[in-house]
Amino acid sequence: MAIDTIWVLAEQQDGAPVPTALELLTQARAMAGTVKAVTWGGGAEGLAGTLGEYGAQVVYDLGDLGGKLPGPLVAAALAERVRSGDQPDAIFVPTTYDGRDIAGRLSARLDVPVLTNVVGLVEENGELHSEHAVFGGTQIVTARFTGARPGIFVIRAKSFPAESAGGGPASVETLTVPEVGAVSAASVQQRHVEERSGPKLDEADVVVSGGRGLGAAEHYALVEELARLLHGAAGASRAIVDAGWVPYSHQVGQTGKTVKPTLYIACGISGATQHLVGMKGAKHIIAINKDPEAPIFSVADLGIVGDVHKVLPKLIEALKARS
Ligand SMILES: Cc1cc2nc3c(=O)[nH]c(=O)nc-3n(C[C@H](O)[C@H](O)[C@H](O)COP(=O)(O)OP(=O)(O)OC[C@H]3O[C@@H](n4cnc5c(N)ncnc54)[C@H](O)[C@@H]3O)c2cc1C
Repeated sequence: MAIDTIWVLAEQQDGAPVPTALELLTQARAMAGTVKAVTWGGGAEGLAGTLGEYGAQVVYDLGDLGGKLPGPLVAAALAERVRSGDQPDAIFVPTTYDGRDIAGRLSARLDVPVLTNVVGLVEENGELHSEHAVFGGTQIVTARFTGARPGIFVIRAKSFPAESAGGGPASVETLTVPEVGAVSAASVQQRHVEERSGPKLDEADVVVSGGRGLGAAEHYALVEELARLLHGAAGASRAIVDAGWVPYSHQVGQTGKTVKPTLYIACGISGATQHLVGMKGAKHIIAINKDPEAPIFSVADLGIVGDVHKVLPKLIEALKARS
């Protein structure tokens, strides 16, 4: 393998690596001889099994950060490690809030650029070429680092599948977190976990989304009910998020979440480019819209020209009759 070492930031949530970290480990192990995961927040020994299974040989553990924001501390620890001579060819970072914070700070500390919004990676002659979706996902541009390593790639969720390699647990090595002074003064005081009963929107196998065509906030209940019956998650267009019908966490699209379910059902959504970019990677798309010319039909596998207020209750009734 022409690429020697890749580090993957393996952020954790509720005691498990975030799904994107497993996707990035899967990709890293296909490209490099050595893959190391970097984690923080405590419990690294407990994560080593899963991280090893997906391709990490080593876990760099920064330990419990005492409630401090990870950005400054993780970036400082990794920069110190790189400067000490332990230099990977690339660092893969999931596109999460903390991932982006760490990538920016690490880029500044190491004086190397960072490539963001990566949706694909290929290796050519020992170099990584990253693919980026631009112009609302209508074009893919390719980029590569020409200067000093490591190349920092901030990669979008669902860009690669997460596949277990069946390997044993990774060995855990403790990294020292340096003193960074006032820059690490901010700490997390409280976490708000939004209530939800089904799967997470960006991990769901079925997503049912509603748009302005629903006509009123209370009609979103139809979307939620259909999603529940299909064991899926409920999403939304920005129009109804901006209207205050549903929280921002439901938004699918350029400025919301990117979803890649097996089935996406768009209800009363026109199909603006900024919406399509967040969902057109779905395996199957069903669109319900009363306008036969709506752009959403251009990406739909099955188009239903009809009124959501008539179609959705019928669908719900039929599913209830089957269960
Ligand atoms: C910088 C930027 C970022 C953006 N980011 C996002 C983003 O992340 N996600 C996003 O979604 N949008 C985003 N937008 C907004 C986007 O351009 C559209 O305005 C938005 O997606 C439209 O939402 P909509 O389809 O619900 O509403 P509309 O465009 O108003 O479409 C409503 C649709 O419902 C249909 N309809 C009406 N009544 C019925 C009925 N009874 N039954 C069936 N169909 C019916 C209509 O025919 C129409 O096609 C962004 C815009 C900008 C400028």
